[in-house]
Amino acid sequence: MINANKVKSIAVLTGGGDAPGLNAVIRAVVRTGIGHGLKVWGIKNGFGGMVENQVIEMTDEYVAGILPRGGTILGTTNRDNPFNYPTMQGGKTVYKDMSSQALKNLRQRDIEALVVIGGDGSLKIGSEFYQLGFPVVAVPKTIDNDIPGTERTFGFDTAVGVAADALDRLHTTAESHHRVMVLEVMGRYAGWIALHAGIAGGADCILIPEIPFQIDAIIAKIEERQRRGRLFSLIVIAEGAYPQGGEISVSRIVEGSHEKIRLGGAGEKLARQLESLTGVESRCTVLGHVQRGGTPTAFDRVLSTRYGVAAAECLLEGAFGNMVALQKNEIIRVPIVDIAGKANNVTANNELLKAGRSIGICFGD
Ligand SMILES: Nc1ncnc2c1ncn2[C@@H]1O[C@H](COP(=O)(O)OP(=O)(O)O)[C@@H](O)[C@H]1O
Ligand SMILES: O=P(O)(O)OC[C@H]1O[C@](O)(COP(=O)(O)O)[C@@H](O)[C@@H]1O
Ligand SMILES: [Mg+2]
Repeated sequence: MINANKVKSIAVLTGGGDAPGLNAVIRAVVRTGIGHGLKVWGIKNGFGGMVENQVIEMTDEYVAGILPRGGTILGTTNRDNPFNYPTMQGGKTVYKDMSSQALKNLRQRDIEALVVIGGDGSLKIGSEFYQLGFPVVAVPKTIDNDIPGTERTFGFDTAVGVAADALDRLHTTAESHHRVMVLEVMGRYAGWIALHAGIAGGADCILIPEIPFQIDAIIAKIEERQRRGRLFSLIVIAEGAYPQGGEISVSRIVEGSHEKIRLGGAGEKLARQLESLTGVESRCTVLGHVQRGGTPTAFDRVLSTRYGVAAAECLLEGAFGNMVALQKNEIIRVPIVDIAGKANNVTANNELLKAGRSIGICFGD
């Protein structure tokens, strides 16, 4: 039943790393909300904007033309957490619980419920606000596809498309120069992008964080190809992949971020090692934020729109505390508390992983 609990005013925010499709979700929430007579507000710059009172009213005009645009018109951050928020005291940064201030900023505008569009970190914060009694509904965002309870997060399809396109391009130059080409893709602790892009782009080896690799297995694959006259090889490596008995590659530390480490360097390390051990010239390409930017695929636009509509409907029906999710191509609702703090990783019996093994792809084990 629509608007059973008479919510009249809602807000939407985007949190964590951006992902293609964020604007499509915002547009769907705003249009559905306004269509049902709600006042819809936008919180700028993620949870930081909730503490800093950066709130604007959203209109149909405000969201016009944003469907195919990458990024988020609201801005985002992967640092701020209202429950542990940086404040300046006597020239020093002191972390304080600013959650009451954040809620006060919403209540002073009569905002009664919040749509959080974010990844694992934002969902954790959203679930904490919900547990404090504030109505929250979540939409699963991340190019990494590592949120449990849903078969897809929006943004993933676009990132996979970009990575597969990069592999196609690397294929021709690898073949011409008889080289090993390593493509490093994102995916902190989950290898979904590497797995899907590697299958789509015809990689010879796919290295993911869930399967620590052995360099000898990769060399064996390269040499087996050489014996068949295939003098080049394509390797996709997730940024979080690491050798058996070795460590993940950290590129930088981001102070103020809950998860301070940023990954990077695994691909370059591997390319150098392979070149020195096999004598085959090797190069590494790091895709980085190219995977996160730009226009979403049609699939992501459709999924984002479905998620945005479903999230607004949850608020209208008073079905708070849920994340909208995709299961068997249907949009369902999953309690946020059931998924907050949990991960969704590639498992040994994953169908696509097994398909990859069947067609001879080496997973480094
Ligand atoms: N396990 C956690 N517990 C509490 N807060 C977290 C946790 N992980 C991240 N955060 C906070 O959530 C925010 C968003 O997290 P982040 O991982 O960057 O993005 P995402 O929402 O995409 O997962 C960050 O500002 C961070 O402070
Ligand atoms: O943009 P930053 O701070 O360099 O963070 C990079 C990380 O963000 C991501 O792109 C997306 O992660 P989230 O969806 O959890 O924000 C990861 O794949 C990557 O490891
Ligand atoms: Mg995260």
